[in-house]
Amino acid sequence: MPSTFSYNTNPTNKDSIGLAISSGIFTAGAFFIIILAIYILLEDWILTLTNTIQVTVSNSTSQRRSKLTNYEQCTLKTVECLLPAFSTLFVAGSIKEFSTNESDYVMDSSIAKGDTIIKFSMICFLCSVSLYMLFVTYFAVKYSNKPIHKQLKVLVLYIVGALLLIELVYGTFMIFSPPTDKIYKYSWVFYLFESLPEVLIVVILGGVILGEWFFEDEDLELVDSIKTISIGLNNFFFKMSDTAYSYPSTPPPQETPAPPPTPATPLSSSTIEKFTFTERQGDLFTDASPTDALAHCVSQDLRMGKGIADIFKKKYGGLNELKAQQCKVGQVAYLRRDNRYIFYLITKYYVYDKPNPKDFETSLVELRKLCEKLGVRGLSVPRIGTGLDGLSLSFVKNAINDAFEGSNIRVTMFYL
Ligand SMILES: Nc1ncnc2c1ncn2[C@@H]1O[C@H](COP(=O)(O)OP(=O)(O)OC[C@H]2O[C@H](OP(=O)(O)O)[C@H](O)[C@@H]2O)[C@@H](O)[C@H]1O
Repeated sequence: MPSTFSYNTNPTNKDSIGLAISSGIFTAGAFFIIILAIYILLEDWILTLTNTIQVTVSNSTSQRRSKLTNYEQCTLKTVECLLPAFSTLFVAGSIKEFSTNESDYVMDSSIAKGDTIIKFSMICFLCSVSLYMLFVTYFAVKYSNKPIHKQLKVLVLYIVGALLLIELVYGTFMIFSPPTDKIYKYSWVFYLFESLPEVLIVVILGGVILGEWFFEDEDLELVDSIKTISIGLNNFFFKMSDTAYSYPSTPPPQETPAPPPTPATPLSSSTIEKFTFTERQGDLFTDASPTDALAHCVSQDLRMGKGIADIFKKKYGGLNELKAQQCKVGQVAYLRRDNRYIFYLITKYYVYDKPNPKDFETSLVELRKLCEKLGVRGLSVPRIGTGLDGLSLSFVKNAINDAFEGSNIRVTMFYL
């Protein structure tokens, strides 16, 4: 971003007038681009927060909707749409201040007007970035399950905003200070220092937008699926709360399309299956009946970093579908893959936690309810909770018996 020109010294020759005006235009343009970029980044980040997306799962499709209030969205959009106006004002002020060749009196009042316009637009830029910092805090607190100090992305957003604020505060000081002010003695410090925030902002934003290291793949997919309109004026009409994204609940084309779940047909008394619970040595993924549903335990953050959860993640993917279901501890998320249901019992908050036995039991009861709702008759599980989660096998077996007693579901527990 070109260095901020000291707008109180009015150049006299044509070249320096041209330089002053072009510096004003570059400065205004650079501020507009960088501030719009951090707002776009903010908006995309908001969509990846845990509680900003609502999913409604109907029989054939799942819909994702943003849960932001209209007020929140209008505020975000208004700031974004005002940015071009601030830049236009800055350029108009530069031109007004430096391109008059009227009589002294007319020139003085035109310079004063141009100067006022530039000062006003600088204040507007300053307010938009200050608002950005408030937005980051507000959305991080309101729409995320994690404490704000544990959200690395919030730190990145703050750093970007802070660098821009330094830039704008310095520029505002320069614009408001009279030419005799001692700040001009240190302007070389600012010019030197000023390039640092610019370089850092470009590196961070560049890395974030180009390198996309800011968002994980599934976040990008989630944002794209909700944000059906790209950057630009049409962004103005982008209504996150009205945009429902429907994605088929059947698996992507490369997988066998999942037929609708077979409704639980009433079985004749002779064929009603009773609840059975058997243990079998074998590999869950190769030895379980292909028509059995599978179930395992995960944390609410769906990291699935190790153990059998990692195998499930690699084998069935669907992280985005699972995230979109917004399940909490004690609930069960699920996918439909290879004509079977894959259940994810949310037994703890974070990957580094250990499940609370009560939550474990609750998730098993939820699993049973879901099996009955979806007409699942056969369910195969590993020794859930007994490995990384450290629960005792006897507790887990008792919990399964208690949860499924009285059902007509056949439960098989595989062990290696
Ligand atoms: N192919 C296979 N067939 C049959 N049995 C198999 C098998 N592969 C492994 N087993 C056995 O199945 C038991 C449980 O296997 P695990 O220890 O992984 O699961 P768990 O339920 O205790 O723990 C879940 C948390 O682990 C992760 O958390 P992280 O993100 O990694 O930190 C998740 O996210 C959860 O939150 C162990 O006896 C394994 O020997």
